[in-house]
Amino acid sequence: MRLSPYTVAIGVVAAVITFFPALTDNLYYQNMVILSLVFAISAAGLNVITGYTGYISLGQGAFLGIGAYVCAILSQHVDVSPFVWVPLAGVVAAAVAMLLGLVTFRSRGPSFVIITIAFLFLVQFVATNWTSLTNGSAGITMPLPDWDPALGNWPFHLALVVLLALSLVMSWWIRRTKFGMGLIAIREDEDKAGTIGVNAPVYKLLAFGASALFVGMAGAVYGYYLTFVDPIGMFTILVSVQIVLSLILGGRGTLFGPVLGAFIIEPVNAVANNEFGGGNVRLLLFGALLVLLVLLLPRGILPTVAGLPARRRTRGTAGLTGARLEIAERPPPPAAPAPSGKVLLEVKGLAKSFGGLRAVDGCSFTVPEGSITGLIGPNGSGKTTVFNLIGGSMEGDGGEIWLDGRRIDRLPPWSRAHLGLGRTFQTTRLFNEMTALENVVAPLRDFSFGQLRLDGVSGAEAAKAQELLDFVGMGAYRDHPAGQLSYGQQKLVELAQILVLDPRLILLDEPAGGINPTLIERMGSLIRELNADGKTFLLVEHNMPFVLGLCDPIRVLAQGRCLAEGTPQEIQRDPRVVEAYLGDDYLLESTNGGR
Ligand SMILES: Nc1ncnc2c1ncn2[C@@H]1O[C@H](COP(=O)(O)OP(=O)(O)OP(=O)(O)O)[C@@H](O)[C@H]1O
Repeated sequence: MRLSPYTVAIGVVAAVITFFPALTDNLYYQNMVILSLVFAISAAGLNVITGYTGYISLGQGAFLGIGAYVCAILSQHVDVSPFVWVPLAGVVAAAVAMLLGLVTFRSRGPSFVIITIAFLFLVQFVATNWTSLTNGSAGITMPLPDWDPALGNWPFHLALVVLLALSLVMSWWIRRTKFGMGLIAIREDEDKAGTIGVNAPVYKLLAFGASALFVGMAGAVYGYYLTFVDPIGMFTILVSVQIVLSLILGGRGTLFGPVLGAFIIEPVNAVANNEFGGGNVRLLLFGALLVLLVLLLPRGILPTVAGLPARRRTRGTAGLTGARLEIAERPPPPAAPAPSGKVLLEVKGLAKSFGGLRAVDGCSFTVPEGSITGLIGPNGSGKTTVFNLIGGSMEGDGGEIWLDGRRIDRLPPWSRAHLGLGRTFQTTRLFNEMTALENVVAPLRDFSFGQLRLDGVSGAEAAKAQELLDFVGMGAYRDHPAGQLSYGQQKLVELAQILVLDPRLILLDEPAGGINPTLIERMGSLIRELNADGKTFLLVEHNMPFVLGLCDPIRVLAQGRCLAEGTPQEIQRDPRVVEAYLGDDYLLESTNGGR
């Protein structure tokens, strides 16, 4: 078996780190490596919530402190080795992290960052003021290690090496499972993730727990190593900043980036501490480093280095835009089965205002099962808002939505997806950093713990995804990152993506918008073929020949209400529709047979 230079390099670095105390007796360097290990574990944990899930936390240091305190408090009362408390410290930290996840359930972006800082200060406040438990600002002194002094730092060092290895295994495991894919989907576009079935609250909660588990354990070992914990030392924001810096420097979302970052930042921090007096100098150093990183190396070291060969290869080429689709000759779709006469979707009195603007104003219409129903209307008449309300990515002010006899307007988007609702967006919203195939396997059925161990892309699901990509003509592009595909190609992949959950009703928002005539034709025949296969469509589109040739019935929206409905022929002749949307020229053209 031949090992790649990358594997050999990692093996050598791992061996050097593991046996570092054997390489030098110098306690200064041993301490530096021990602290680097603590920060590497913390950054690897943060990677789960920040790198994979996209939530930047400045409270990660709190979990180190919580772990250290759990160990310190228990050591005061039970006379056993403090190492015994390490697993429990991890569980407590994970439980607190999940609690934080619950509280921050609805916050994103900067407000999430601020809440995590507030959380850190809150934990520090509790540690300072709950004196009966924590001994307040005086802190807790832990027992000195009782092992043979000849062993020196070995037990601490090895315990941290094991914890780092475990946290990397967890990180790797998460990334390759359906759970990890769900987290990446949340990072890339949380609203979109909801519409393809990803139950974001549950996923985020589990990610929070996972991100703190080994950090709490490392905190316990760290506290024992210091033999002293106090609120100032344990919950300073500098620790959290250093963890974030380590992650950003090494590379968010990569397996080894957090370790690399931690082993660079901690020695820099130690030098600043020793040579320049610590304290404010560290603040200055961290601030400057953060600015430089964001400006010069926003993706971090590992992703930048990994991207270099690819960039060299693609320099000067046009990328994938304009590449030919595999449009195989397909037999004409069989005739659609006769409509069942059943109503699949019913919206009643739907309303949504933005400030003083009534975007949707008492809108009611139905979509018969087995139909390709068109939803047309002038710009700003509320079509996309109606789609957002039906899909659940927006909450309405009133009205009801019924899918196959079940009221769904109070359900979250992922539950609607699980009930058989699929939607595409006016401007396609694929997960750009995933490949086309990963995008198609990203949709998730109801949450189950099995998703924590199922491979992200494998087995029957991967085969089905490939089949769907072939169906839309994108099979050859399965391994291309979605962000590199042309707009039309992305539309086709997005169609394949929603088909994977086998939806009964498909909402298409401008499927023919912004794509070339060949693709428009292709899109039309795919819709017909799927319709013949039993899928019902509700379709928003401005391309009138496309709508009139494909849809029956058609609903017309104007000023947020359903103005008219009927067959394409009835709609074209309806004077209210002509006046509000189609215009006299259109009527003239169509009656002259000019279309
Ligand atoms: N998030 C929002 N905040 C404020 N106003 C909004 C928002 N979304 C939509 N609107 C407004 O609501 C009205 C309806 O918009 P909507 O996008 O639903 O119309 P549409 O019929 O889909 O238009 P188009 O055909 O141009 O896509 C518009 O006046 C729009 O500016």
